[in-house]
Amino acid sequence: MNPSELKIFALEDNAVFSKMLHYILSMDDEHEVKMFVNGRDLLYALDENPSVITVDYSLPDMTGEEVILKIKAKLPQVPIIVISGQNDIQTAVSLFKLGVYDYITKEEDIRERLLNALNKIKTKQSLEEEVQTLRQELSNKYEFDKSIIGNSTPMKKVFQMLHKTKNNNITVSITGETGTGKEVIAKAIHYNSNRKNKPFVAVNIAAIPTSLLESELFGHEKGSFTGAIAKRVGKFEEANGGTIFLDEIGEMDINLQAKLLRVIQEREVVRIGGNKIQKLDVRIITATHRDLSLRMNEKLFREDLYYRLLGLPIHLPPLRERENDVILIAKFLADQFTTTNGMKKLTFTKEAKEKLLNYHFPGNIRELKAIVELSAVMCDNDIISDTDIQFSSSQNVNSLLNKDLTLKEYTFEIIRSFMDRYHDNVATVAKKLDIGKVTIYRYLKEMDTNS
Ligand SMILES: Nc1ncnc2c1ncn2[C@@H]1O[C@H](COP(=O)(O)OP(=O)(O)OP(=O)(O)O)[C@@H](O)[C@H]1O
Repeated sequence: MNPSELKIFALEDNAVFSKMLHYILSMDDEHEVKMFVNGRDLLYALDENPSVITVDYSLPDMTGEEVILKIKAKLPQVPIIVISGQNDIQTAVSLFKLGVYDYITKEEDIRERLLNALNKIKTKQSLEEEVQTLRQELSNKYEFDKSIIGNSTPMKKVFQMLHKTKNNNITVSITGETGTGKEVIAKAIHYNSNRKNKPFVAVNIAAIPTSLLESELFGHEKGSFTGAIAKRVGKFEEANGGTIFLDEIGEMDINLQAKLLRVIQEREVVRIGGNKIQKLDVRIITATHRDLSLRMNEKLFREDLYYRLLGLPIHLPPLRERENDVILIAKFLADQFTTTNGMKKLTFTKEAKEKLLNYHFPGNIRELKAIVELSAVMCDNDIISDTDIQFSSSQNVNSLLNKDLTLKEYTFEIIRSFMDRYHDNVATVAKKLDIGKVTIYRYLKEMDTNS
């Protein structure tokens, strides 16, 4: 149903008023209106799924309250507007407590008030539909094999683990270097679970100052501390029914870790300065680029919390260990970039692919993304060649240092790189590195025999 269309059921036993009500409700062509004169007939017709129901409070066969409770039991989401003969505050309050959407009295401005209420309902419904559509789109986008590109042996293991998270609420702990896709994995787990229509709330622990983190996570009541000028709902409450993603959990202050442990154990939260206990039904996913067992040995991470959060551990391999996935992901990222920017599809030359395969990617997929996007802009004729692919020098240094080499092997790498840069001119390389030419020759000979 289009959000501007409404299927309205109106319950009104007074013949004159019923006519008038029908007239008002039908003023908009997009309203389909059905009138009822008693509660029983209306309740029978609920299977037809009305989108709004108006109820006259005094009825011949049952009380307005009885009708409302029965409607609520069957169609809890459908808004009910009560139309009453008298303006009685007490009744209005008790009706709102039952979950009635609006209370309108049979007075002069009834037409305006009724149309106003219907417009508000339409806006709410269209927003709800939009949220549903967006959630559906997200959930399609995060299907495991659509959002996580990869065919390599280590990624196949990751996919196997991901499928194990589908039909349960197990806590998941993701580890992996920066930029390996930990957040993408967390979202994919959420949108492939039965919580997918509920919120996914991500909190980056490292990005929030320690002094604010407690209230960010657990919320606070107004006036609970200096600066708490209004109440705040915490991220755990926000995520209720859904998933909370605690990114960079290894950075959490040890004192706050104790509080987090309590919330996880009790599955309930109390806002700072408050006393109302809020029950929680939240799936927890954590991520870190650190080795938490080392943090534990250094007494920077609580052991009990570590085991609480471990759940199903998923390790994301660095990009350099994902074999040919580098090319698959590069193509995927290039397609994503060209589609978003309305450009033609791009292809990579063989040399460009080789250049990517030989690089170390210290920044992993995030770095690959930046490299691909730059090359997409730099290339001509919709073809990305090796000269369009540029690694920044600081990344090269990091990439060199990230390798596990001996000092001698590092020296070989440096000589090789300088020989390339200065076109095999030994005299220049010796001068640049401030060592003798003989030493360079000796290294070159050694490199030759070692290769
Ligand atoms: N397998 C994948 N296929 C395609 N794109 C991916 C994949 N994994 C990650 N990405 C993309 O790489 C970028 C980095 O991913 P993400 O932010 O999830 O990494 P991260 O490990 O959480 O990083 P950090 O540790 O710095 O928070 C994002 O743009 C994401 O969309």
